Amino acid sequence: MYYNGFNPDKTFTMTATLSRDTIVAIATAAGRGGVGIVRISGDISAIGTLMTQICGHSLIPRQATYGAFISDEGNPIDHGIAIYFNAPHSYTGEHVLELQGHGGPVVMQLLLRRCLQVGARFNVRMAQAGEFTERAFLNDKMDLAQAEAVSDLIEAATEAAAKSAVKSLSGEFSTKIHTLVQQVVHLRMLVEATLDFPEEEINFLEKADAFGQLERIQSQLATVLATAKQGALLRDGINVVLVGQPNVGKSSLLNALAGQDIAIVTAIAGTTRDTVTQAIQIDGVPLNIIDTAGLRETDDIVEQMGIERTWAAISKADVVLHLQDASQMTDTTQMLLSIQKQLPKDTPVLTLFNKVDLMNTTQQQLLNHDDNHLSISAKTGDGLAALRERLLQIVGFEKTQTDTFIARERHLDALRTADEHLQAAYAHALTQADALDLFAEELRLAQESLNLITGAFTSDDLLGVIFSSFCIGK
Ligand SMILES: Nc1nc2c(c(=O)[nH]1)N(C=O)[C@@H](CNc1ccc(C(=O)N[C@@H](CCC(=O)O)C(=O)O)cc1)CN2
Ligand SMILES: Nc1nc2c(ncn2[C@@H]2O[C@H](COP(=O)(O)OP(=O)(O)OP(=O)(O)O)[C@@H](O)[C@H]2O)c(=O)[nH]1
Ligand SMILES: [Mg+2]
Repeated sequence: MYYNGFNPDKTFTMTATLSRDTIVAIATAAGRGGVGIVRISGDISAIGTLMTQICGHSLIPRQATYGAFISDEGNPIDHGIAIYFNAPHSYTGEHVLELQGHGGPVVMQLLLRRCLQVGARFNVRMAQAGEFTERAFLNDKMDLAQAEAVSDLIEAATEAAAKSAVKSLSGEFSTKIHTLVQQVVHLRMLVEATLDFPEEEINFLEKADAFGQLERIQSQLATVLATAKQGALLRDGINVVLVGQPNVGKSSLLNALAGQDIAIVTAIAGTTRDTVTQAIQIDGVPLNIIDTAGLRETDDIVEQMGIERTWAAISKADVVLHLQDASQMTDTTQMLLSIQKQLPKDTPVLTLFNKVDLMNTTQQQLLNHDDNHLSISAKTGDGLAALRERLLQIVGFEKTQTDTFIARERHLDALRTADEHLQAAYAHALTQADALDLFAEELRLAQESLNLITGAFTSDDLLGVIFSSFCIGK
């Protein structure tokens, strides 16, 4: 029972609109494969006609049927499996027809064209990126965090990332958000009820244990945010840029970390010109290791262009590894300052003393060793395990937290904003015990922010941004 027609679930109206066109796309990856699928979703009249025209007969829902896919001239384009999913029992929640043929690009194009041709009088059109999944979302087959997880699963760069994407796809992340929202709603209800009876306002906070409730929500939100941060690391990975003077061993380190001979290594200073990027993983966290041209003054035009690329890479770094040749130490203070200038404020820079294999133990002990300095040998592999550990530590990845769900920067923003509103609510309650309407408003804003994650409220703009990054056919 809500007071005054207050309905906590309807803080907003849904503005997203559902296109009713019937859409078609090749659902499988471009190129050659054993099987390729053309998928159609939409209106029953269009789908029904496609079935009879292309398969030659109508299909029993959800039953795989083998047969010819027939061209307009009555010849088989391919022999394959057709499946009809009747609405709402399909991926999109609409009527869906799948033509599963042989996975060649030409066969797939022919099938696609045939669908467009038969579907022309029903305005069947090519699907846009992510449009099948967008429909699944708009038809309440999944919420927004789950829809995003579909794309994150497909894009996953590591096994750990895929595992956590499946968790989000199954709704684990969404459930956590729902639990938080429910608790905020509960507290809002109590407050809104009290607002109707001003004489009780003063005692409300104590009676309802508002502070206790708020604290419990805040602590749960902190846990969800911490897990989401891990999930975002698994999804987005980190760009690690190797910089330093020529010949200090950047390319050697890239090769050592990749475990492959990827970049050219020579004793000639100025070997690397183009930036060389290699994807690796450390404990499931995807990393892009970016090897760059050594920084120095040079008249060589090609090398100068390479160095420009180094600066461009530095500006995109999440972590900078600054290498020095420990056996031939030079002053790099000036260079480090320029690098720092190029970096966003708190981008970590770790200095690596390379080639320690060329030094005796006493010399090695003289090297600075703190959180920002490590000794390594790209040649012998010495210190690389410590480097890997340190990299994970720098980006805040906790190996022990293996059971995380995948998340995006967008989700982290929403969680942080919700947290800020809860904090503001707390502050209002502390300072002005009689200003419950401000307290209530902050709770409403916290809920609004949490709702952005699951898409309980979404704008067309946000959906456009999210689904346009999907691949066509998804
Ligand atoms: N051939 C094929 N494989 C695929 C997909 C697809 O669309 N086609 N998927 C596309 O991403 C994924 C699977 N996702 C799917 C999700 C729901 C339904 C579905 O039919 N749902 C119905 C019935 C559910 C049930 O029987 O329990 C429903 O929700 O009502 C199908 C596929 C991966 N594999
Ligand atoms: N002894 C020893 N030699 C190393 C080590 N790392 C690199 N070298 C050698 O140092 C030289 C330069 O290595 P590179 O990896 O090409 O250096 P770089 O920093 O990529 O150089 P540029 O591409 O010119 O900027 C090569 O002869 C490597 O074999 C190391 O840890 N120990
Ligand atoms: Mg190099």
